[in-house]
Amino acid sequence: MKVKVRILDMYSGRYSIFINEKEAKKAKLHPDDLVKLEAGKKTVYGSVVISNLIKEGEIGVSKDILQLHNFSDGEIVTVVPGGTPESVRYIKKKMMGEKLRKVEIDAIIKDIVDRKLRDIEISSFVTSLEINGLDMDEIAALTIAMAETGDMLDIDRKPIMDVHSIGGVPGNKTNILVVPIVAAAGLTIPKTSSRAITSAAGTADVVEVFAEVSFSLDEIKRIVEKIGACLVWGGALNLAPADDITIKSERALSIDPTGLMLASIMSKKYAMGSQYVLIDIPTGKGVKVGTVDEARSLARDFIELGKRLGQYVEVAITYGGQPIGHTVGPALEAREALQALMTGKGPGSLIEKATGLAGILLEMGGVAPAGMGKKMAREILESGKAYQKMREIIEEQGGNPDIKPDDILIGAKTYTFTAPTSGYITSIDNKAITGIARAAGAPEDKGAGIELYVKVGEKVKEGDPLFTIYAESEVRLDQAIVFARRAEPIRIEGMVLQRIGNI
Ligand SMILES: O=P(O)(O)OC[C@H]1O[C@H](OP(=O)(O)O)[C@H](O)[C@@H]1O
Ligand SMILES: Nc1ccnc(=O)[nH]1
Repeated sequence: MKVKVRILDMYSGRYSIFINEKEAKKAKLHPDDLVKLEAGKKTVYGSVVISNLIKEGEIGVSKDILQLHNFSDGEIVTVVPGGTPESVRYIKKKMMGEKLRKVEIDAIIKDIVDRKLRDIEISSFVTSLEINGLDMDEIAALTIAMAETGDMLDIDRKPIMDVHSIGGVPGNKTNILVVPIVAAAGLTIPKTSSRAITSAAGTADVVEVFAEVSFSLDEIKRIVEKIGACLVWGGALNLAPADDITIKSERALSIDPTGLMLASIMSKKYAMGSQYVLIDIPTGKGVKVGTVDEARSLARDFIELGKRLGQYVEVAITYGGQPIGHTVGPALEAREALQALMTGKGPGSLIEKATGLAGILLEMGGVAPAGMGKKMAREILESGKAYQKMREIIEEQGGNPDIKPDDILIGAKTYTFTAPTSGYITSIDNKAITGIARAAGAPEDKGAGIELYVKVGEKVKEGDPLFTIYAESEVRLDQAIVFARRAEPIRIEGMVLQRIGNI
């Protein structure tokens, strides 16, 4: 079918092709069918939306499609049914629990990147990985396929260090301190981050509060070769492009299948050319990894995968039993991270974790003697050298290097929960904290989130403030309050936990 293109001034978050009802009937096309647009040598895939707002002889393309190819209004293109990609059969193999061959994994990832697979098929693939998992051969094939379907960066400044958390713990702004500490020591660390997957703020969401995070590979190469570091969003680059597409499904389902997580992280590290990689595995109740034994098993997988990719990997198993620092949510976390960099001081959990991870990287990079890395990292932080490096990163990434924590806007709608009884804080529920912050609007609403006034082990009196919810609208604040009342994220107990009698 040859038709004229009409550019529609709209984004739908999907690759939609709008077709007139009569045209669709003639072409035997139905809603959500896959279609292929052919314009010269360029082929683009999209999903059918039937609409009589579009005339016969035309098709409407949303601005999402223009991200794939810059069609011009009035251009003549050919539309043909896209059929069902062979990779759908391979997804069903994994749904049945079968092992996938490399060629099948390559086909799935290529069809994801070429947008030949629709949201429903991608979500089915992600769900099948959650249920049936992947072995190391499949994970290695997936990692390389994800990296090689995108661009690869070649940075001259060697050695190239990298750090990445598997995430899952609220308030994990740690690497926003680690990166400038390591770079201030003269090492090269081109950090890529994803946006939130299961948390209320991914590192890319937090950094975006005070700097740009979307850059081309050439821009990143320029920044990193100039100042030795960056803090950017992996999804903006054509780095492992399948990663950000599958993350959208993970975020919707709030899951992060282990095999896909390994490939998601290491494909970005591989594409960046990172030679020495430190992986942070937060461990504890309410995060992705519950026990140290599980963490050690996952650590072995990361190290094995690194060997297959030619990368040296070390793993830090870190405490993840409660939020890191006192803030959860992009703007609140940005404030806390900036304050810690400016003063060298901050919540013990944040400073301890950041200097611990940075210290390991300084030792891996050969600039600190064995066992002295953490001390060196703390000196770099407390001396202000890390803050100076962060100013360089912010400036090179288009932000205001003079930004102060109070310049960062946070939600104006607030509500504070207080202690219903006196006692000791015996637990803070990570998942509940994340749920409250997301109900308040994070990470999409940058100013939404939570500020904690207590941590596990501290003593409170009845009426003491426990946490404040921040939101950018009354509606979101009310939703978060209802969620918090139901979830009761903070447990307060006395020394007498229970009284048992007459049983
Ligand atoms: O906590 P959730 O959202 O599941 O995981 C996603 C977060 O974990 C990683 O953190 P970092 O970039 O290494 O600091 C990702 O980049 C992302 O920010
Ligand atoms: N699945 C993932 C978890 C954390 N970071 C990533 O980039 N991907």
